[in-house]
Amino acid sequence: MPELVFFSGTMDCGKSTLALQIEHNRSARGLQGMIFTRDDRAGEGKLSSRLGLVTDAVEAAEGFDLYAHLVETLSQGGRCDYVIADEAQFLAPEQIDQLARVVDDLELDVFAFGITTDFRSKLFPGSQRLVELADRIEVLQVEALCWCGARATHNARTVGGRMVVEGAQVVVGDVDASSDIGYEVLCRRHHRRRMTAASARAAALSPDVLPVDAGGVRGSAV
Ligand SMILES: Nc1ncnc2c1ncn2[C@@H]1O[C@H](COP(=O)(O)OP(=O)(O)O)[C@@H](O)[C@H]1O
Ligand SMILES: Cc1cn([C@H]2C[C@H](O)[C@@H](COP(=O)(O)O)O2)c(=O)[nH]c1=O
Repeated sequence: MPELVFFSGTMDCGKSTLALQIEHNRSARGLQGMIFTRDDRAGEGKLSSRLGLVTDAVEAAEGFDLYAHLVETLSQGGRCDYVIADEAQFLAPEQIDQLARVVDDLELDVFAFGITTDFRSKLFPGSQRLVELADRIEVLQVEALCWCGARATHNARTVGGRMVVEGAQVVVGDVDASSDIGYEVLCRRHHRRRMTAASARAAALSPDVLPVDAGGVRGSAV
């Protein structure tokens, strides 16, 4: 029975890597996939992983009909055995409905990958629709970690290392510290307290802060 599967997790937990692995394993067995993406960091029409792998993909921009694209491909004699959609949080709810229709009417497996919540811990509309429609939701098993060592469950947007809570929902970016506007994955506790690695470091160095005992950051009051 074909399925719509939503592989979800924070940024940097290996979603695109898994998408590329699924693609590799299936194409190695002679299957032909259709790969969609939207606003990948590597540029238009690319699906990229931080492990360095990248593949071409169809850019599912605003207004693009994923179901119609597949029907047209098939009606022109093209082949498609399964569908991958990366950065699915950026898709509009109606585009997620189109993916569900691909499963139900074209009887193809659809593997969608995306973050569930934005920097304010609010659902992206595309992710909300996936939660509503998916046959299965899989949370990635490789844990991204907060600076404190706990499992990271939330995405923070940072400006100069400080977490911000104002701004557009969509700003393409990365978790490396090289750009002024970036992202950092945090546990809920530190997301709620807006405590990034940089602000925790600054607080630890501040003379206003009482010394932390030998228990380290996990045992501290942050
Ligand atoms: N230099 C590295 N060596 C080993 N693993 C790495 C390296 N850089 C990144 N990774 C792995 O890649 C993961 C990010 O993969 P990616 O598919 O780009 O994530 P996502 O699509 O979820 O944002 C990291 O969580 C880490 O496990
Ligand atoms: C939290 C958050 C993220 N984004 C962007 C940043 C990246 O370009 C992608 C996530 O990609 P990844 O492969 O999962 O790392 O989403 C955004 O636009 N808005 C946000 O709130």
